[in-house]
Amino acid sequence: MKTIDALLAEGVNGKRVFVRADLNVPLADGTITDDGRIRAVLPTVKALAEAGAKVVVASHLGRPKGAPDPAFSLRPAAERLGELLGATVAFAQDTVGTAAHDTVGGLEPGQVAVIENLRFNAGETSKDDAERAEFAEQLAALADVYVGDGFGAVHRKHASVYDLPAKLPHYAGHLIATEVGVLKKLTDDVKRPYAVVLGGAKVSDKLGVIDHLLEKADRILIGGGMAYTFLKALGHEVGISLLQEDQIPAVKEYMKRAEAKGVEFVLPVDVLVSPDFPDLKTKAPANPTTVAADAIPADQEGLDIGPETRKLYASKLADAATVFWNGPMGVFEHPDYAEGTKAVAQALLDTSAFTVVGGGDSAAAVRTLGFDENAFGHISTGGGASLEYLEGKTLPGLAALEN
Ligand SMILES: Nc1ncnc2c1ncn2[C@@H]1O[C@H](COP(=O)(O)OP(=O)(O)O)[C@@H](O)[C@H]1O
Ligand SMILES: O=C(OP(=O)(O)O)[C@H](O)COP(=O)(O)O
Repeated sequence: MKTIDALLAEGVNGKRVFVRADLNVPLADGTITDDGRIRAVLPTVKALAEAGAKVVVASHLGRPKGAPDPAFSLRPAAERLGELLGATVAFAQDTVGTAAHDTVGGLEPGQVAVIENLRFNAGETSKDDAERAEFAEQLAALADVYVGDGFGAVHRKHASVYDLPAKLPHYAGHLIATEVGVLKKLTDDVKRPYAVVLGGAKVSDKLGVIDHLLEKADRILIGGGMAYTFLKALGHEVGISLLQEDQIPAVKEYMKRAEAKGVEFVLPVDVLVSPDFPDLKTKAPANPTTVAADAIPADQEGLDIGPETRKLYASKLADAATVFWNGPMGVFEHPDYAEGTKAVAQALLDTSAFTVVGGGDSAAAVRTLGFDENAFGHISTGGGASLEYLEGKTLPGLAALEN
């Protein structure tokens, strides 16, 4: 993989450099609640701008449906990028249209522009190779060189991640180089006991990784929205909690295999439940009830792990030598459901283990709940991406940079 250092050595003065970043930051009412992913791409953007490149930053934000949707505009991220750079950052109101061409055409060497959300275009995420290639061709018209630095999206076979690099000279940015360097340690020579904590809401995306983890990890702790598919597989009522019904047979098989292999599988013993999802805007008191994990009322939703589970998970992490954690333990954005995530973050800090936290929301949780991000071994900007990397899968966005 050629890195940005090689590109800088070749020289970029006056060249239009397309930086595929992951600026998929959490937003509340249009305000960025955690800018970690924007800060993570600064070294690449700064280095290119200082070397005289015309820097075109592109990213997805959220999951809009292939058409413009103001709720998912990248404008706030562009503004924050400008604040962090201490420079004006131009913003194009479309991705490959007249606005993008005018904005990029107006850049002077050393200046930076952000183009609008890549996923406002159906071609970005299309499963049809020709449709993706056509959109990649439109993106290629905006640049002379490609730098891949959106680590959080390298597991997506999307036009800007996978098809575009094939059309331009391509290099890996500083963030991708750093992320891959750290995660390699967890695949090559992992120190044991190796504990993995999985939670979050992207359950269907992430359940499959357990298949691989059963071969690698000594202990697997399940929380967040992922826990309820396991509790259901054990025959418990899970009420209106997040549930991946079609995965129940697979989950049963994972638990059987874990037992046979001596991998410890740890599930919540108690959870916080409520009939209503909390109001994340007003943060009005949610007054949850604590119930045993096998006694969730039919009309209620599990929204955090309970106090006994917090203690149990801390004890299971205490003697680990390596911990990988992806996915909050509850709806941490509301203070009534943040304790489980806080307890796991604290448990990671209390061990002498090498700790890696992966995922946009997990990293945001650690920072917004007041933990010092530097106290962890590594905070990865990618959740799904780091899990798939650990699985040993070929990641489209890394393969494209290697070719
Ligand atoms: N029990 C739960 N029910 C619903 N959502 C949950 C639950 N636990 C955690 N979440 C949500 O999961 C989201 C993060 O999930 P995910 O995107 O998979 O993590 P990451 O971005 O770290 O990879 C958070 O917004 C959090 O509110
Ligand atoms: O937030 C992301 O992934 P993550 O939640 O697994 O960390 C990435 O920006 C990828 O987004 P996607 O899962 O909508 O493709």
